[in-house]
Amino acid sequence: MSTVTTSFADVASSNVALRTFLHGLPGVDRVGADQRAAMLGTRSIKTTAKAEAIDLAIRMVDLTTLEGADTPGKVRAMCAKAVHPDPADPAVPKVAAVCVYPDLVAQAVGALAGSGVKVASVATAFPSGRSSLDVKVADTRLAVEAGADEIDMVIDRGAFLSGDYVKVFEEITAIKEACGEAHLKVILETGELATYDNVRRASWLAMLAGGDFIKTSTGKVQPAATFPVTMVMLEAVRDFLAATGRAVGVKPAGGIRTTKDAIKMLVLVNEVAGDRWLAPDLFRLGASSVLNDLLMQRQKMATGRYAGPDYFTLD
Ligand SMILES: O=C[C@H](O)COP(=O)(O)O
Repeated sequence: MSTVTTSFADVASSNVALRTFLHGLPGVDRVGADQRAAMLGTRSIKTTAKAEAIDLAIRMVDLTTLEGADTPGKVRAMCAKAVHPDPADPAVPKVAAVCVYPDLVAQAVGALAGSGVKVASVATAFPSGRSSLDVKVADTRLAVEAGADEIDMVIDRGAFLSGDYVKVFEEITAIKEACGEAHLKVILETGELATYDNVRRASWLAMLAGGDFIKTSTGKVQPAATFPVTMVMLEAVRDFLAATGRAVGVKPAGGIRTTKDAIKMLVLVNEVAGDRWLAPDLFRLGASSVLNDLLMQRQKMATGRYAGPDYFTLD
């Protein structure tokens, strides 16, 4: 990207400087992006590659429950599934993480102790992000002190859309500081950002402010993790690495339900960002219910038949 320089020291000094930088990024051709994402989605892969892709997709899942009705029992059951997705087949890999509300982090930490599965927590007045910075920092600390390894924060979309880029930048840096050792995923809520240009700008803003991952959506707003939006974000992390030397992860989340969609995402990752991102430390699939379909397709490939509908526990 010719307009991107390698020095970002002054970019966040004012709204004018941030606006100049973010609006200087190359524009996204909406029709072209939609067509390219659709074209990449039609790529077929060999059967052996499909089996590997299913296991990789399982290892990338952030198994998620973000409901007002969540209970400690539901979180414990989800954690058991995260560690042993198919109790009858120990060859099935563990998922990357579970993702819960801050008040349920302690339950997840207890249930996952020693398993290697990470605990992620949403924070910062999820999903709207409408509260004071003090409340958002406190929300983050609550999750970190309970043992969360990863924090999924939401950006202030109102501030972003009204051009107050410094406010968004400073919130992200404050939450990053509150995270301590925990990794920070920055949720852009792309379904509210209106244009692909805004998705590209918000991606860069989140990365410049120190986000370890950029994440599409809360799962509470439609459209969520579409292929074109994920593609624009993969282009952003690719270009950010080239400009700064820092690799930032990508997490599409919301509406990913099928093995077909999960594999299409992996094709997109490989084609757009490159195989460095084909690993759970740089790519996640945020989903409440894709795991069962991955397990069913995995079993179909291994045995030639589907398990009965009651075979796998509910996601
Ligand atoms: O972060 C993950 C999302 O909240 C999950 O959304 P989903 O229920 O559409 O899979």
